[in-house]
Amino acid sequence: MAEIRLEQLAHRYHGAPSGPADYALRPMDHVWEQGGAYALLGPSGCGKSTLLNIISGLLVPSEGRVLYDGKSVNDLTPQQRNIAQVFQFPVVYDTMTVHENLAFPLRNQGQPRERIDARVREVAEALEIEPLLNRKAQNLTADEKQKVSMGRGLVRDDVAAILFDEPLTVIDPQLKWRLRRKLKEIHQRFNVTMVYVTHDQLEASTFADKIAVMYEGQIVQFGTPRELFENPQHTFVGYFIGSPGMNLLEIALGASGVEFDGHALAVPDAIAAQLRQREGGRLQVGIRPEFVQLVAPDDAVLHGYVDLVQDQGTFKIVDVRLDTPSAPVVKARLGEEAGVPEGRTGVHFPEAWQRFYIDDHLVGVGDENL
Ligand SMILES: Nc1ncnc2c1ncn2[C@@H]1O[C@H](COP(=O)(O)OP(=O)(O)OP(=O)(O)O)[C@@H](O)[C@H]1O
Repeated sequence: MAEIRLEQLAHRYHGAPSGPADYALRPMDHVWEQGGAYALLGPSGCGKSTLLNIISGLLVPSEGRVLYDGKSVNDLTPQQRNIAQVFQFPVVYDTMTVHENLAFPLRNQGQPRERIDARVREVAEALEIEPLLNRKAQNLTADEKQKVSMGRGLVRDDVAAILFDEPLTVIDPQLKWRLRRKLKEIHQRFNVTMVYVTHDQLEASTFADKIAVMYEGQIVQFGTPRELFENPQHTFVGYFIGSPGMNLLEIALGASGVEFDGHALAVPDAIAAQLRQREGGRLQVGIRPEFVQLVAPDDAVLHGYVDLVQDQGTFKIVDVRLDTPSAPVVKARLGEEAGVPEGRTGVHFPEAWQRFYIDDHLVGVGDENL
C-alpha cells in the first residue's frame, strides 16, 4: 500500500504543445493518500484513463513525476510498481477455473498452497463468488467474469494500489448497486488505496470518501461528496454534480453593486470587493436547485413563470423562466409534498447558498490569490 503523489505531471499525445488545449492532462500536483478510497470523476474525454494509465505505468507521462511513498516510479513497469488494475471489460483466463484465476497472481509469487487457498476463499467470499470457484471461467456470465477480474486485483495483499477503470460498465444495472456497496465494504476490510474511475456521480459518491472531479485535463476539485455539492470550486463541478446541476447566472457590477439583469443581489462585502477587483472577468452567481425558493410574488425581488414541472417521484423539478431581460430558466428542486405555484411566482436565492464565480472559479472570503 502506498501514498501516490503526482508532481507537475502532464501528458500530451502529440508533439510540442502550443497551448493548454494540446494537453490530454494539464500540469498538475496531486496526492492520493495511503489507504484512501478515491474516485476520479468526469465526462468522456476529460483525461481519466490517461491519468490512471500513468499512475499504473501503462503510459509514460510527457512531463513530471509519479512518486510512490516518495520514490519516483517513472522508470518502473506496472509489474514493478506492484499495481493491480481492473478494466472496463473483464480480463480472465478462460481455460482456468475461477479458483485458478484468483490464485494465479499468488502462485506467481511462489506463495504456499494453504496461504493461497485461504486468501482465494476470503476474496471469493467478499465478492460472493464462492459457489463459482470450481467453474471454468469461459462458462461465466460477463458480470461473473468481471467479479473474477476484481478478485484478481484484490487477492494480493502487497499491492501499492488497486485502480478501477469504469469496472461496472458490463455489470447488469440490477447488480451495479450491490457491487458498488460491496467494493466499499471490501475497501474497509482490506484497507488498500483504491482509485475508481467513473463518469457517474452516483457511482463515485457511493464508493469514494473523496472525489477528484476532472474537466479538460485538470482536476478542478478534490473533495468529499458534500464539499462538491455545497461548495463547488469551479462552475463545472456545480454543473456536473447534482441532479439537476447548479443554476448559473451571468452577473455584472452596476451602480447598486453586484447585479443580475439590473437587480441588486445581496453579496457579502468581502466577496463584492473581490468581484470589483477582477473587473473584466466573467462573473456568475450559482445556486443549487435544492436551495431555490419559490415564494409569493410580493416576497421576492426576482419573478418568473413556471415553464415546466417534472415529477421525479420523491421530488419535483420546477423550471421557472425569469421575467428579466436575459430571461434565463432557473430550476428549483422541491420536495414531493411541496406545493408548486401556477403561473407567476417569486424566486428567492437565500444568501447563504449563493456562490460567486470569476472566470469559472469560486470566490471565497479571504481568497487573495485569485
Ligand atoms: N492513444 C491516444 N492517442 C491520442 N489521443 C488520445 C489517446 N488516448 C486518449 N487520447 C485523447 O486524450 C484525451 C483524454 O482521453 P481519456 O481517454 O484519458 O479520457 P477519459 O476521461 O478516460 O474518457 P472516456 O471516459 O471516454 O474513456 C481525449 O481528448 C482523447 O481523445
